[in-house]
Amino acid sequence: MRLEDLQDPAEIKGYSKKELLELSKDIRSFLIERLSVTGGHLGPNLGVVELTVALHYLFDSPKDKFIWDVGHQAYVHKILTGRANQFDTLRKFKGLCGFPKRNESEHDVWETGHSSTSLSAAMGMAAARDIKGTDESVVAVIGDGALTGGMAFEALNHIGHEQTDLIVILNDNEMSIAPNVGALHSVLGRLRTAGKYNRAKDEIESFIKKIPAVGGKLASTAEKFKDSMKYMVIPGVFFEELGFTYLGPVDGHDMDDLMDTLKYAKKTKGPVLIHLLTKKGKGYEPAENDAKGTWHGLGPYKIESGEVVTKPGPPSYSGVFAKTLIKKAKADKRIVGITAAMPGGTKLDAFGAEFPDRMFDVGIAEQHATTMAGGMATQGLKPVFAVYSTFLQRGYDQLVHDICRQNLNVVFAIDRAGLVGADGETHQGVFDIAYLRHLPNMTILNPKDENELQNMLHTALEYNDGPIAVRYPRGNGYGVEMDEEFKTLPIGKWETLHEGTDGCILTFGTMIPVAEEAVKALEAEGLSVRIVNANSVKPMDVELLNKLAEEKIPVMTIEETALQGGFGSAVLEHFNVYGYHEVEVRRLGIPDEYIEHGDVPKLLDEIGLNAETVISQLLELVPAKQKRA
Ligand SMILES: Cc1ncc(C[n+]2csc(CCOP(=O)(O)OP(=O)(O)O)c2C)c(N)n1
Ligand SMILES: CC(=O)[C@@H](O)[C@H](O)COP(=O)(O)O
Ligand SMILES: [Mg+2]
Repeated sequence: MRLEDLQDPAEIKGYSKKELLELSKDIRSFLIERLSVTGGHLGPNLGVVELTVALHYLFDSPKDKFIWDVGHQAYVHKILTGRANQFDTLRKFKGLCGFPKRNESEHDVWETGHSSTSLSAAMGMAAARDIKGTDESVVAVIGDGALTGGMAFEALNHIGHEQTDLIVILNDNEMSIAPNVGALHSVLGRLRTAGKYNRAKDEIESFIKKIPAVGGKLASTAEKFKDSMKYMVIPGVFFEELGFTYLGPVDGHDMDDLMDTLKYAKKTKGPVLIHLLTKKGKGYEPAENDAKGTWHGLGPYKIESGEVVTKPGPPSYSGVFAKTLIKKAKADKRIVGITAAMPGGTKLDAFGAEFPDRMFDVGIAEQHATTMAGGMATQGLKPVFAVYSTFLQRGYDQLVHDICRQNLNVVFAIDRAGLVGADGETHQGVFDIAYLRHLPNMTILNPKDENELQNMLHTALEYNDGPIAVRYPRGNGYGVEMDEEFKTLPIGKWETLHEGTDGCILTFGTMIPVAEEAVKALEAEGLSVRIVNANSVKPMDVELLNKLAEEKIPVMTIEETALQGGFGSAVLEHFNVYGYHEVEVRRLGIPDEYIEHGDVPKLLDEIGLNAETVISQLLELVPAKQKRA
């Protein structure tokens, strides 16, 4: 059968073991082939093929609930639930989402993207089931990386206490995006190498066979054998002590073992944790042998050679960040780097290679990373937490309570600021200005290009007056000339890039080229519009703003961030506070909605964050000013 013809997971329930294995093989080939064109999270999905097939074979989705932690490994689930025919649109605008999506299928019962939420969601669903008196199973699939996140521990603690019936499948492939880290990883390592499950199973089987009177019968009776699975329980392990029945370790690519264990878990009262051992990238050599995390999530690649298709281009912002940090750290021993499981994405791995003792990968623990940076700052270090804008959302209270309140010298290198594209709603880095701007003591900088980034990072590392964030986008710079010597930039002073008298655009970062395009077109219409690089988002350039108001120049703000609470709002607040109630202000930015997945230029067009809108808005704005004059 073609995978595209599979409409309902119930269709595989009548499959023989051989057919289930063939199905798994077909799914692997499908993933390798389709993702070579679209890109996507290949490694994580190749690792859960048998697991997902077994889950859909044994449980009844959507009645039974599957919750996929992070959700980047839900492609197989999508294939089995009637969406194989949409894979050519994967992560494209209006196409199949790369994560579970409730409006995409009734089988997607919980949306994810950020890690470590699955156990809490599962507990919520199981509690609701028990209150309603229904009987569905609730199954959370969480990776060893996601298990390092604080939320997962909070949920384990609560579930173990409540003794709620639910199944946690711990998919242990020893990898986060990069190799997994932490003491828990060592705990899992000890369980992994204990090999208890297989040995216990073999022992039980041979033991039963040796019982003369009933032995043969027992061993051949599957139901009875399943009961003997209770011997797999290893007393005293970490999860047992938290109140879970621990089953494992189980070979996650062995269909028989998987089926036996899942059947047993389904019958077991109280919370069960199945410790599954899998291989990330299973079935595709380049992905299996990937120690760096390249095949975790990637763009198109060549199947035969395993070559990842890359376009030559200017250096990436992350790369410039890392290079600058290394250069600065050579001269300043106080500088330390922190990542929350994103050494590759943030390029902090390069810093770690130079300064292994000054680099901390804390696991998926943004809250801990933030507060730990604060602790370091109190002791005179210069911590730099390199973190994606979207993931720093996790550290909000720590920013408010620990960092800003104590006015600690921590540098936040906020990567993936702005729209990120294919990952979509859960990953767009559009809220950080709004969640940072209102915090007392916080400074926020945003470079217009990679050269300004290196100078800004230098400035931030020289700054000793409290927390400072430098935010920059995903992807490459423009190939601008790089200063040989770093320059210290004046904080709170903006840069006029283009003179003009009829109107003024205040903008920063990725929106500067948009402003430039618009202003050029407007010049042809006889309008003279100023462009200001408002690179110091907080503090703003008070003098410049007041001068604009005095000159009665209409102002347009453009930002690739949420309008609510964003930079434009700050400009409005400024004029309000200073009593300039007559200034005409238009704001362009991300509207009050979640922005879905797709190519960034396409998304920007969709929300009108482009030169066309700037032109039409300015044409409206400027005559209004002229009329008043
Ligand atoms: C809060 C948060 N921080 C960081 C990430 C980035 N991230 C996505 S997947 C991943 C690794 C997950 O590892 P694991 O759970 O073991 O899954 P695997 O990819 O190994 O299957 C990380 C760090 C995220 N999604 N959410
Ligand atoms: C699922 C997840 O959170 C990461 O894998 C993310 O997709 C990485 O994004 P970048 O490609 O921007 O590093
Ligand atoms: Mg993992």
